Formats: sequence, C-alpha cells, structure tokens
Amino acid sequence: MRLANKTAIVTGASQGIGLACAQRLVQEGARVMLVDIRPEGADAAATLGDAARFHQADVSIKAEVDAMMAATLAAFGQVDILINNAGVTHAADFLDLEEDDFDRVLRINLKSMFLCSQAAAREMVKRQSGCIINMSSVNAELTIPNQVPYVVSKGGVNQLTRVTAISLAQHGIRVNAIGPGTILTELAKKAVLGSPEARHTILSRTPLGRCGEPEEIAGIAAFLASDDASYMTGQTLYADGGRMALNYTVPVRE
Ligand SMILES: NC(=O)C1=CN([C@@H]2O[C@H](COP(=O)(O)OP(=O)(O)OC[C@H]3O[C@@H](n4cnc5c(N)ncnc54)[C@H](O)[C@@H]3O)[C@@H](O)[C@H]2O)C=CC1
Ligand SMILES: C[C@H](O)[C@@H]1OC(=O)[C@H](O)[C@@H]1O
Repeated sequence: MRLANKTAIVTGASQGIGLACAQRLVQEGARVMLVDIRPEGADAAATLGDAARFHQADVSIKAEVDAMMAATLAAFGQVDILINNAGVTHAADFLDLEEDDFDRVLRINLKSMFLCSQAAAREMVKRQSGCIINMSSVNAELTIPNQVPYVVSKGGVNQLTRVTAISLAQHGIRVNAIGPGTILTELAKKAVLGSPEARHTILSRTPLGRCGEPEEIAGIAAFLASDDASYMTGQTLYADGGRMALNYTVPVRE
C-alpha cells in the first residue's frame, strides 16, 4: 500500500495501459479519477469501488482539463499524482500525411500533457509535493516510417518531461516518463500487430521474445508514483523487452 491516502488522476483510463495503471494505483491504496474521452471508463471505475471515479473529458482541450481538475478536487479534495497516459496514433506515409492528422496527434499526445501537468501542478504547489508520470514510448527515440506525428509527439514527451521536472523540482514535484515497447493493447494491435509479418518484425527486435502486458507498465508507474522513487525526476524509464538495448535482430521464438 505504497500510495495510501494519495489521490491520482489517470488519463486515457478506459482501457489498455491507463486502465491497468488505475487498477494498480487503487491496489496500492490510492484514490483514482479515471479520465477518458470515451465513456467506457465509467464501468471500469465502478469495478474499483469507492476508491475510483470516472470523468469523461478530451484532455487536449483546456476547458475540459479545467473541468477534470474541478471534478477531482470536488470528489477527493486534492491531487498528488497525475499519469498523462492518453494517446493516439495515425498511420500515413510522410508524403500523404494530412496537416489535420498531424495536428490531432500532437494535440492529444503532447499538448494534453502540458495542459494536464500545468493544471495538476498548480494544485500540487499548494502542498509542495506531487508526482507526474508521462507515458512516452520507445518511439521517442526509435522511428516507424508511417507513424510520423506519433514518433514526433513521443520525442516531445521526453523533453516535456525534462523541462517540467526542472521547472517544478523547487516545489517538491517529481516528473518522470515511462517508455513502453510494444504492449498488448488496442493501440498496438492496430498500429503494429495487425499481421503475422508485422508481429514477427516486432518480435525480431525484442530480446525477451514477447510483447509486454499493460500490467507490466502499471507496476513501473506505481514505483515512480511512490516514495521508492523519491530521488528520481526528469527521467524516462524504458520497459521494452530489451528493444532499446538492441541494434540488430534476434531469432524469433514463437
Ligand atoms: N500499446 C503500446 O504498445 C504502447 C503504448 N504507448 C503509449 O501508452 C499510452 C496508452 O496506450 P494504449 O493503452 O496502448 O492505448 P489504447 O488506445 O488502448 O488506450 C488509449 C486511451 O486513451 C483514450 N484517449 C484518446 N484520446 C483521448 C483524449 N483526447 N482525451 C482523453 N482520452 C483519450 C482512448 O479513448 C483510450 O481509452 C499512449 O500514450 C501510447 O502512446 C507507448 C508505447 C507502447
Ligand atoms: C504506435 C506504436 O507503434 C505503438 O505504440 C508504441 O509506441 C509502440 O511502439 C507500439 O508499437
């Protein structure tokens, strides 16, 4: 129960990594506001009992972020932890990519993290303590040709993590990121696991020989949110099956 009496906001929490993070934080004793643009998170929150609430919001829109913060303060009275997890991707070759699609991915994957972090930090400053966790990716440093705005947004997430960390350290607020590899969620199934060939390509670049599970990322989030990470800020922790350590392919074991 490393997070007893803490209040967390998790964005993109209706499914996937965000839902796993919300579930793990509740297991660790936190109260959690699950936030998502889709209403399905309400059912997930209901399964978590009194420790969880759901708020529907598009976290790339400031007015909706302000409403999310107000709802969290009304429900729980404080904000100690923010997990900026909401994210999307859009597949298109560079020459075919539309401006609106580029803007949408950057707005959701990067600008939303600035908006939510600023709103949460203004509350955390009052208590001179807090923790922000941004969901980055191995694709902050590796690239996928038809994922232009996605890889750009994730590179920005790593820098946003660093600049937010040095801006808020004086207030006792830590800011770190997690860089998952390929995790078995709807996003990855759509983006890179859509065919046996694509799956083989991913596994040929993953020394541990498998994709990750959302719960494996949630465990890292719980660590970063806890006092076990009290001297960590400005860092990106990669949980990728060894992908970032690899510069060649490995035999696929299926
Ligand atoms: N699944 C993977 O292999 C990896 C995922 N990630 C990152 O992890 C995060 C979560 O990804 P997954 O769980 O795989 O995705 P997912 O697609 O399963 O879940 C993302 C959730 O975010 C919500 N969302 C989207 N736009 C939103 C908005 N504007 N406001 C509020 N909620 C919004 C969606 O409704 C959805 O419930 C993303 O930031 C993604 O980039 C990073 C590396 C690997
Ligand atoms: C869209 C990506 O390909 C997806 O999300 C990530 O960051 C992982 O690399 C997944 O494959």
